[in-house]
Amino acid sequence: MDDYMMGVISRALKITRSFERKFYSLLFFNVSLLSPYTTYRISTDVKVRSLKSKAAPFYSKSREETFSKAFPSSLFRVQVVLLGSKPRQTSPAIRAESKPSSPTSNHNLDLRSSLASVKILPGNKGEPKPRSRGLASADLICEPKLVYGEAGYVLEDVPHFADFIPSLPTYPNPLQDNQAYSVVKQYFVNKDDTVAHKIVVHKNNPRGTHFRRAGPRQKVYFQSNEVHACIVTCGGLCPGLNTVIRELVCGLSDMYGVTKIVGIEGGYKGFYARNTIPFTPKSVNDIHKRGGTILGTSRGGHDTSKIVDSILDRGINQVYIIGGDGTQKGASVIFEEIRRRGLKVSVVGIPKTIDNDIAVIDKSFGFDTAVEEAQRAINAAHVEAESVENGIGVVKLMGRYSGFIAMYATLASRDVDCCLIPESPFHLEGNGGLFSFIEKRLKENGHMVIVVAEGAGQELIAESMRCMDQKDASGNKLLLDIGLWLSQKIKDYFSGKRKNATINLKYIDPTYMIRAVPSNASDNVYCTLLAHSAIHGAMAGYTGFTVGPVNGRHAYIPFYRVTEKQNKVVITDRMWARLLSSTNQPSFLHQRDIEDSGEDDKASLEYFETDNGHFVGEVCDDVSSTL
Ligand SMILES: Nc1ncnc2c1ncn2[C@@H]1O[C@H](COP(=O)(O)OP(=O)(O)OP(=O)(O)O)[C@@H](O)[C@H]1O
Ligand SMILES: O=P(O)(O)OC[C@H]1O[C@](O)(CO)[C@@H](O)[C@@H]1O
Ligand SMILES: [Mg+2]
Repeated sequence: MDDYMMGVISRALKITRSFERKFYSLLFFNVSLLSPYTTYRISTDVKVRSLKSKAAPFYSKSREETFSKAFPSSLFRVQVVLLGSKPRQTSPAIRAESKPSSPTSNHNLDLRSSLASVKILPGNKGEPKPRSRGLASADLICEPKLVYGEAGYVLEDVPHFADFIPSLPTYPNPLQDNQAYSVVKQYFVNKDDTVAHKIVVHKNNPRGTHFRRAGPRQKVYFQSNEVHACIVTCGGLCPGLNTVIRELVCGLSDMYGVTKIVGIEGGYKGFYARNTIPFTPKSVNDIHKRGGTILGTSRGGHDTSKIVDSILDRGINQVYIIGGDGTQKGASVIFEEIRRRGLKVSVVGIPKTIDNDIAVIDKSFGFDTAVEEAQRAINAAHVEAESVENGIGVVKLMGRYSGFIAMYATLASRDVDCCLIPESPFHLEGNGGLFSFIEKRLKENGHMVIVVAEGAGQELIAESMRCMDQKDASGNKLLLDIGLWLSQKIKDYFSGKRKNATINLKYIDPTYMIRAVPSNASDNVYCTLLAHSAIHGAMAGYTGFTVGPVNGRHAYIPFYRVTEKQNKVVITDRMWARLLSSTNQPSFLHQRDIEDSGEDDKASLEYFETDNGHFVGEVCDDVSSTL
């Protein structure tokens, strides 16, 4: 064995031994070095072999050649066999990187022969630091499946059946014989196509994070008559839910000839507490014209093993889960349990949230419809306010933690004088406060409109009412009604002894009316694309992913990416500045807020920081910063 191989092996040994010494804490640190779908145990004996070989350790020259050809020159990988004579009962299951060149080698969950893929960067420097998500050890199972390329290219890939089920047969994609699709040139996406997470780049920047491009593949892992798909909707309502259901049913049927499709009623708990509803293209034909979800929905009630048992009992092998961040977390644990049981069942998430707070994707379905529908309420508030002396219209819009609906509705309307969102704390009294701004605007215009996102000013209400934190069945914080509270505070201020001014305030709360409408035309088309991307991914054997557009291209995104943080309006960003300049409202910003917002940016950059000070990743998932 030459010096080079000796170096690789000794570094592998060092890493492996460090697991022995300090297993849990080092797993956090080294988790991106580990292979997918492998159960790790503390080892007492270590051998090293090449990725291509399942059998013999690599000590020969020929092994070395295979090994270095398969991967970029800047990155070396070896497999380390951990042989434990007495496996620990409580060791966590962990997965990280895929090994596309030997997909079947890591399905083996037998602890005594499990394989770990260890990436070793030259000198062990420049390894990406794993994102610290403050997760419990059970969450480690969601670690990234990373593939590195030249020039700082990173693919954050999604799981595939081949990662954990060996020798599955594949079939030609039936789309090639489909009358509509067969005429499309290059209809199938290239298997290596990926979508860049950040599209604005600099000359010397590393290429950064990419996701697998969504779309039909030449080979599929299901025969049409073998597919038994189910659809479930969870969390709050959102315009477009029925459209996604319709497009999943019609897409599966029209593109892949699938006939067995059922709906799960009433959210996650419906898996184990309700009967299924059979779907056909005919039965869902008109549902996109209705608001809500024909399946019903719920919060809470996620019982992973009962859900997976039900999937198994019913013979379901494709699970389409439509819902927000909580739902995607639920989908992720369902996927993990399915993978743990070694089942050929795809779990696909379709992101839904009217609040547009799902990370990575450009925008969530129903958001455009909500912004459009909000115009009606803002118009009404404006008409009422300008018809009377000192008229004030207050409109509350949805947005639990993120003020996107309020921000976009304000920018679209131009009748709004002040927009309050959760991301921008505000104060009422004193110089630069809301009350003095209202006074000023009434003096200038004789009327004004205030849009307030439901999650805004929660700390102010809690302070003045000394309320306790209350949660819904899913654990989401129940909000106090900022619209009512603010309206009362404004009335109190103007009727106070000192002011005694007459104002005419009308409060409009259209939140649930907005959420319950059917999706508009552009959301309908968007829902179709989401559903189709989801179907193509499942048919191609991908699983454990969420679909969505990233810079305009649909991609398969690992669950952890959309659940690890929420999209928020960045108040030091250009879009919020546009809003401030259109309303002329006070920014309510202190220097401290600006600095804090910078700190957040730094925190999200940390993972990608490289030795030369360049960043391989993204600053934050801010939809507002796309322009
Ligand atoms: N961490 C989690 N693990 C497993 N299941 C979860 C988790 N968080 C939420 N869920 C489940 O996901 C479902 C929906 O969650 P939630 O009520 O938070 O709505 P959501 O999907 O976030 O949608 P939205 O907030 O947009 O209305 C619930 O059934 C809940 O039990
Ligand atoms: O449907 P519920 O339980 O009333 O919850 C309402 C919440 O759901 C959302 O519509 C989506 O999360 C939020 O905007 C809102 O705060
Ligand atoms: Mg949510």
